[in-house]
Amino acid sequence: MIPLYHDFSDETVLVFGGGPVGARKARRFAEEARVVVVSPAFADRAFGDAELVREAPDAEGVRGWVARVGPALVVAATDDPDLNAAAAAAARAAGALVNRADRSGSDRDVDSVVVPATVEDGSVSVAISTGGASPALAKHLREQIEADIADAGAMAELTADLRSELKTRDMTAEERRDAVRAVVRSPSVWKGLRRGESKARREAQRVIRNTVGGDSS
Ligand SMILES: C[C@@]1(CC(=O)O)C2=NC(=C\c3[nH]c(c(CCC(=O)O)c3CC(=O)O)Cc3[nH]c(c(CC(=O)O)c3CCC(=O)O)/C=C3\N/C(=C\2)[C@@H](CCC(=O)O)[C@]3(C)CC(=O)O)/[C@H]1CCC(=O)O
Ligand SMILES: NC(=O)c1ccc[n+]([C@@H]2O[C@H](COP(=O)([O-])OP(=O)(O)OC[C@H]3O[C@@H](n4cnc5c(N)ncnc54)[C@H](O)[C@@H]3O)[C@@H](O)[C@H]2O)c1
Repeated sequence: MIPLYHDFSDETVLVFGGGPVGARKARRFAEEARVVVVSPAFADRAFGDAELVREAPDAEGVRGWVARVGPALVVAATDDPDLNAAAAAAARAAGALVNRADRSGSDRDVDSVVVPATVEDGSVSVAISTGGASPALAKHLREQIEADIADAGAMAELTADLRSELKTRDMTAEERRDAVRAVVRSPSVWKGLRRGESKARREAQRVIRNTVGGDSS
């Protein structure tokens, strides 16, 4: 499996099954996509701002929903494996991605996608999968990594600005790469980020001067 990041803005995600798993997937995807959840019953959980449709479709009904909604991704999260298989088949026939909540490891359909545990800080995101072997481990690692990437979003913004600034200066691509690498590796810049943007920026300029010399202000 190869992880990719998919932009779901302006796309629809269709979820079958309103249990705790369907709710978790709906919340996650509703951060970005339009989400429709079809299920005869809904768990007492948050579904983000997903549209909830109370219905228990059969295989034919599932095909109808896929045709009407035109989803980019279909999530099969019912407790009925045959219905989940029908949802996966309908998605595939319509060229949509498939995520089955009831399959992992060697059971997983070869062309399906897995939803990883994710940690985000600004534009930085880390996705963790165990290849379906242990979702509980993926969640545990996510909780540990949360602390590691604190301030990474601010570091990404700072170095994006520095890259643009450095591009206007008379320096080679290699010098620029070394300067930006020195900034992201500098404990004093990370420490500066915790004390505010201007402090970090000053520290970064100092690191760049030490790396490539000359005035970088
Ligand atoms: C990461 C996360 C994202 C999300 O779903 O949002 C996610 N599962 C999470 C939690 C979690 N899931 C389960 C437990 C109980 C402990 C355990 O069993 O480990 C816990 C932990 C908990 O709840 O504490 C049970 C479980 N999960 C699957 C099955 C079916 C099976 O194994 O066949 C069963 C057994 C059902 C049963 O038989 O009882 C299947 C999948 N779950 C996946 C993702 C995909 C593989 C990810 C990977 O590669 O690691 C995959 C394959 C499909 C998919 O859903 O995409 C989310 C953490 C979110 C977070 O907090 O960060
Ligand atoms: N991916 C994961 O992290 C994870 C975790 C636990 C369980 N699971 C698997 O995912 C499945 C769902 O987990 P859950 O805890 O939400 O189960 P659940 O049994 O609480 O919920 C299943 C939902 O599917 C609905 N449903 C039943 N028939 C339907 C139909 N024809 N169309 C649409 N919806 C229908 C039910 O009304 C219910 O809301 C489990 O059966 C299990 O195999 C996955």
